[in-house]
Amino acid sequence: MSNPFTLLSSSSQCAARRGELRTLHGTVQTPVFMPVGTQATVKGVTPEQVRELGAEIILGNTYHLYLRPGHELIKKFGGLHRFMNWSGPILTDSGGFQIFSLQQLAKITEEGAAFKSHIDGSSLFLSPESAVAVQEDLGADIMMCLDTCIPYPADYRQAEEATELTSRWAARCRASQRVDGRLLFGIIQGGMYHDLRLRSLAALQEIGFDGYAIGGLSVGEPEELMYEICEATAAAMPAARARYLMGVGTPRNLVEAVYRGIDMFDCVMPTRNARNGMLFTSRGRLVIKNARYQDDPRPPDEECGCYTCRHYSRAYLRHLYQAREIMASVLMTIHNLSYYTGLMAAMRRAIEEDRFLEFYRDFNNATNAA
Ligand SMILES: Cc1ccc(CCc2c3nc[nH]c3cc3c(=O)[nH]c(N)nc23)cc1
Ligand SMILES: [Zn+2]
Repeated sequence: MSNPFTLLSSSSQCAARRGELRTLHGTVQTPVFMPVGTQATVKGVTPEQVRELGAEIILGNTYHLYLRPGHELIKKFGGLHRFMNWSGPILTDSGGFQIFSLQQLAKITEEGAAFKSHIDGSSLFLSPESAVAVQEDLGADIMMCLDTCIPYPADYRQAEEATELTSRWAARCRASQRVDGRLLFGIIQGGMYHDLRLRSLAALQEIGFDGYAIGGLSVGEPEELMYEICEATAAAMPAARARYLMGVGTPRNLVEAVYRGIDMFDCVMPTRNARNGMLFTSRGRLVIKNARYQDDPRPPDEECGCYTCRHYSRAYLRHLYQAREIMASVLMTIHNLSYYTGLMAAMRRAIEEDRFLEFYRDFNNATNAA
């Protein structure tokens, strides 16, 4: 199995690294933020806008697309790339996390996960084999193993049982791959227990994957605990393979995780918060509905070059938001995604120039001062 990840440079000051990940639909520069497109769209923006604001790879979701419109329909239309008119790389999650987080009715057995559709209540089932088959039908460039995401908090025995099941499912995922060229990532579980995290990683490395994800974080645990587990797990992960921290996070989380050696991120925050009128800026967060912006002529972020910041005032965005105009979501999503992709590009440059520690300090000073 050839390694699709190339390590281009490593910081001499910390674990941050610069790399690139080759996929069937193009090469991704890392560290990278991947916008979430759960239902075959990055909510509120077109694929052209997503490309223009600097995103190279987007995420799709097996659980949601399996339920609606169904992976068979998407396959009939030539796969997710054709269906949603996105020609770049797509990573799909396996559905494991969504089954556990979207409903309590899921029943987990050795065979797989039985659950009820949150749309029409019909009974459904995902096994490791069918989760991989659905992702292949969707045409994903990077697929995730079906895993059991351990809730927080969980006792040691519960975490151990779920982690061992995840390892057995991972072997079945790897064995069931049918299509060449697609990448499959293993997902490290283990709850908040370092020994279980290392045991999970060792089991996945024994099977052998194209990249490795840290799962089971950003599930309600304290931020310091997330950093502790991320740091210890990343340090034990193979340096030559891509490292993906699932579901993370705020801008500060991204900087702290890149500092600890993570390459790939996804989070609903930039898109979801935009729709709720919360903007990320180089001076911290900005809640647009606040009356102080009623006649503020400035752009959301005077250091941002995105379409929204080049053409619109905070007063205008506040007006759109208060009037429940669709353009409020569109313009604020463009800005938040531009802020995230801009932050990643700045970190990639800092690592290339071996000055990441200076970047890290400047970022903390700017956002702490806000
Ligand atoms: C479209 C899409 C949405 C969301 C995701 C990531 C969803 C996600 C988590 N989000 C926060 N914490 C998370 C942990 C896990 C996890 O342990 N396993 C899996 N498979 N996914 C996770 C992937 C794709
Ligand atoms: Zn902007």
